[in-house]
Amino acid sequence: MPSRVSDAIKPHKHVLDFTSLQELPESHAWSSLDSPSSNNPPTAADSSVSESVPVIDLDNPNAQELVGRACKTWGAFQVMNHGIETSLLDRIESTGKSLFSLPTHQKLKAARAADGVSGYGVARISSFFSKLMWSEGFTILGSPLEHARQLWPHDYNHFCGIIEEYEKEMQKLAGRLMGLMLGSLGIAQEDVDWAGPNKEGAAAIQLNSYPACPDPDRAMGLAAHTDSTLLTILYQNNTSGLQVLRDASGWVTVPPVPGALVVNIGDLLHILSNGSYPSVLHRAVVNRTQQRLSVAYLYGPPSNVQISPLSKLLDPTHPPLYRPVTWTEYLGAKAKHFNEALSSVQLCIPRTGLVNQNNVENRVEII
Ligand SMILES: O=C(O)CCC(=O)C(=O)O
Ligand SMILES: [Fe+2]
Repeated sequence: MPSRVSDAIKPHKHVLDFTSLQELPESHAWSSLDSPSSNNPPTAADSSVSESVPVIDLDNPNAQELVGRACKTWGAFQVMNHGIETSLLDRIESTGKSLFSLPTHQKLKAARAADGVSGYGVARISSFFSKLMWSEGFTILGSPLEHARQLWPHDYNHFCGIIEEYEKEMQKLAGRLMGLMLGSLGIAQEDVDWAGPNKEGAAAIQLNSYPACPDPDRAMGLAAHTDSTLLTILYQNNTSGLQVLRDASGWVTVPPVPGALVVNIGDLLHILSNGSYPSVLHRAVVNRTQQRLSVAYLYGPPSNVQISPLSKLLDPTHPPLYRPVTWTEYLGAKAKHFNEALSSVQLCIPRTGLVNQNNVENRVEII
């Protein structure tokens, strides 16, 4: 198991030239237990399931209440009238497509360094699985300039300009969504000092490409995970693939809705809300005919801020369930424990309801 975030990144030799493959290589063939088709529970496309991830119009006067309900029940929702221009979404999609359609040797010039986070490579969670995923990604943390120069020596400004604009707009939307989420918990955004209207959180952008796959039932685009963020805003092109886990219905497809953006609750909001807004387990599946592209805006608090359950949500019958962690520290826990990271920062709640503060370093169970 890797011990640092950067260790969770596979060396670039695992990147495939997907276009040259007629068959699924063994390295990418998931066993029947893990593969998307095994035990496949009903999906939203099945007529037996009427429920689907809520689509919320942010201009609706009841938006805050609808967001709160979606956070509690689904951990995910889609938003309309979010203020991001369609032309910007079109531009990020087309620049993402042009990045992934560069020749492999060119993309590898911008490969993630062994100890880095930014750049081109396989899914960053790959090290936790014995099989590889049917996807490639490009992560942007800070300025993309150096990597863009490697990819497009004569035209790197085009890419950088779009990324800069996208980040600026997403930052605004993420702040607005945080306001709605906190408001729905009965908390004013101004009361959380790092989340006020003029404060800026930290963020990364993850471009994902899922090429058409010769054997989609045995391949995995991106394995099930929760995001280590407060919230993630996801743009998906007009190709299905994203699924969220809903206890009663199993994996439910989040269909692309023209103009909508998907919002996922991440582990840090789970902690902040003391478990009221659980982070959502999600994955991406692939298909035989169409490339799918997604752009995730991974939004978190400033990296040195300690995140802990909001004091207004606590009382003797609702003790804090998680210990305080910074985003950096939590990413370290994720790189070590992956999908067990949340329980690694869970506090021990004795039957009295009091929290054992001594038992915070190790993974503890609620007893
Ligand atoms: O491509 C998708 O739909 C999901 C991407 C995702 O979950 C991620 O980048 O964390
Ligand atoms: Fe994700």
